Amino acid sequence: MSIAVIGAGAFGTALALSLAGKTDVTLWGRDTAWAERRENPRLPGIALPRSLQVTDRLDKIGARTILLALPAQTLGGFLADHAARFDGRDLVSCAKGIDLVTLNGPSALIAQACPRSNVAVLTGPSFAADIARGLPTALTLACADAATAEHLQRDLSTASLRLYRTTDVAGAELGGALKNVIAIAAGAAIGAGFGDSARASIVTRGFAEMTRLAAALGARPETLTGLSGLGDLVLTCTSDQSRNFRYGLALGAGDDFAAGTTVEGAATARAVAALAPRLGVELPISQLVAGLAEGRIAMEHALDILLNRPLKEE
Ligand SMILES: NC(=O)C1=CN([C@@H]2O[C@H](COP(=O)(O)OP(=O)(O)OC[C@H]3O[C@@H](n4cnc5c(N)ncnc54)[C@H](O)[C@@H]3O)[C@@H](O)[C@H]2O)C=CC1
Ligand SMILES: O=C(CO)COP(=O)(O)O
Repeated sequence: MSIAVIGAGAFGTALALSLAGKTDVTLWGRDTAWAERRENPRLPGIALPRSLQVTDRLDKIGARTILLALPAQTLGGFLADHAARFDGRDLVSCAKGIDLVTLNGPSALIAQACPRSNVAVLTGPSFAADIARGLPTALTLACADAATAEHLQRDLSTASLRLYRTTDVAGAELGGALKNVIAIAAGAAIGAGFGDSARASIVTRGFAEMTRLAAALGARPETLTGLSGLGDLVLTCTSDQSRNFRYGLALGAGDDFAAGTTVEGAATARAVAALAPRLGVELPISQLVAGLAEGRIAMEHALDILLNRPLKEE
């Protein structure tokens, strides 16, 4: 068995490192100048073993199983250029977002570009640094084809990475994408000084939004209560390790935020805001995050917008 990981950011590198203890792994990045030092600046302080092959040449990628760990908004462009190379192999999406151009999730983009491939999703509560350090982590592996789900679950589990499987690709993928939007709102509440009680309300009402939207897009509600939905929502809304949460903190506090940081929830909020009226679902927190991210709504009006909504049953 051999595995390739496309995308040498924090997550791709952490997954490649974890799997390299078990099998032959090649990590592809567009910029691998760091490879000789065996330390990726996106994952500082983590030494990469010599057994992990790092390349910037896609023609070196021969593995049957490919993990795609690029940011969601870059995946469409990457596939437009390179999909033919991968069609027919097992392709595992590791991105957590909704594409702003098509309003599709990464797995649908991949399936359209690579129609002969089995497409799976790897998602769930996991910071790249935790995986890279070998800390215990549980994830969800979703694939509509049950046999492929089983073999990918086996192939991608390691001593510290425990995978659960499901055939609900939409549910698993949407949980991972939508929790980033809610994490921005949770961060903004903390950054603005609204307190932990406000954060708990946002997490809970945000989870209701996630479940509503996912159901409207064909997901099974129980998938949202699993690792990929509730599990990742809890992690991301409560940890300073989360870039989405930290971006929210900065929005709430009126601080600058480091440009170039991958914050999937900002674009995904805008995608969700575009989907909501089409699907006839109300998503006030996500729509507020879209407005904040676009600069259409000022933070000082955010609370009024949420609190002045009509009173209703829970
Ligand atoms: N970092 C984490 O803890 C986790 C990240 N994820 C997901 O993994 C995905 C990737 O995130 P990270 O690795 O954290 O991001 P990152 O910001 O660490 O790295 C992104 C990488 O993608 C590369 N890249 C960007 N556009 C590209 C293109 N057009 N072609 C080739 N390479 C390109 C960049 O050079 C960089 O190496 C996101 O969807 C994120 O939500 C999922 C779980 C955990
Ligand atoms: O997806 C993640 C944890 O499961 C990583 O979250 P951030 O992208 O917010 O850092």
